[in-house]
Amino acid sequence: MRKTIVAGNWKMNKTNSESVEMLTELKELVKGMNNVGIVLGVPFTALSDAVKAVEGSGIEIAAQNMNPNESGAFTGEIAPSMLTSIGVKYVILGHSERREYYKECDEFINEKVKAALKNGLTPILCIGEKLEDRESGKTDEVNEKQLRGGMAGLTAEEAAKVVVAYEPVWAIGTGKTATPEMAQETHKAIRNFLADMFGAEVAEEITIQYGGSMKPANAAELMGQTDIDGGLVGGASLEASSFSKIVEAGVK
Ligand SMILES: O=C(CO)COP(=O)(O)O
Repeated sequence: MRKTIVAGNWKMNKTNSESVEMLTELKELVKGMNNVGIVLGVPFTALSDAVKAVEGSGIEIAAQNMNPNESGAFTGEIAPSMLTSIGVKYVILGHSERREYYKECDEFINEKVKAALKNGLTPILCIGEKLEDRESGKTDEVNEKQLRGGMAGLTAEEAAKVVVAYEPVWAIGTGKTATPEMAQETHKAIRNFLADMFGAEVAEEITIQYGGSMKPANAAELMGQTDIDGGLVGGASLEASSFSKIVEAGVK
């Protein structure tokens, strides 16, 4: 059975000490909440202490980006081994903010997905349509393109290790959530594309998270949908109390 994973994406928020403080609080609040993966995507500067702060709790730490190269002249970048060497287990890749502000394309994201897998990191591959795509009936087309682009060249075995996060761009940070029915419909379409790419059995195993204004008030209904296997939470992951309520909503 596929795993429900609730991940937080702090984006460009929290200093190192603020990160440790929140995680120390969270650790207590989610004690005993088994059956659900808990992941926090923290800024690079807080990764090392974040890993130490959650030790023994079952919470895993994610980076929010990564360079696909092993090392070299890439000023300002972070290599996969730099993450694994300090105990980071996940990496968020292809977030719509990186696609939009840093012009990341599917090919580059695909290189990162491959590099993550090669290094034993679980990639959380973000895909999602913009408002104009949805309004012009292109939702499935856009998601299929980003999915096929991001996962190009993977074997079925590798694909099974990827977590997909469906984040409709119009729902990010806007307070506008896709209705559970709308999200389910798109998640189902994404799973069908995965089945076409890697076979139905593998598609059934892949965790597909929903992201975009997920809050304690709507999390249970969203994650209660057949093809929604957790969440990628922005704003509501910054406070331990709200994030732990979302994790609780994901406990099966
Ligand atoms: O972008 C997101 C997570 O990656 C979602 O952000 P919000 O939950 O703040 O809408």
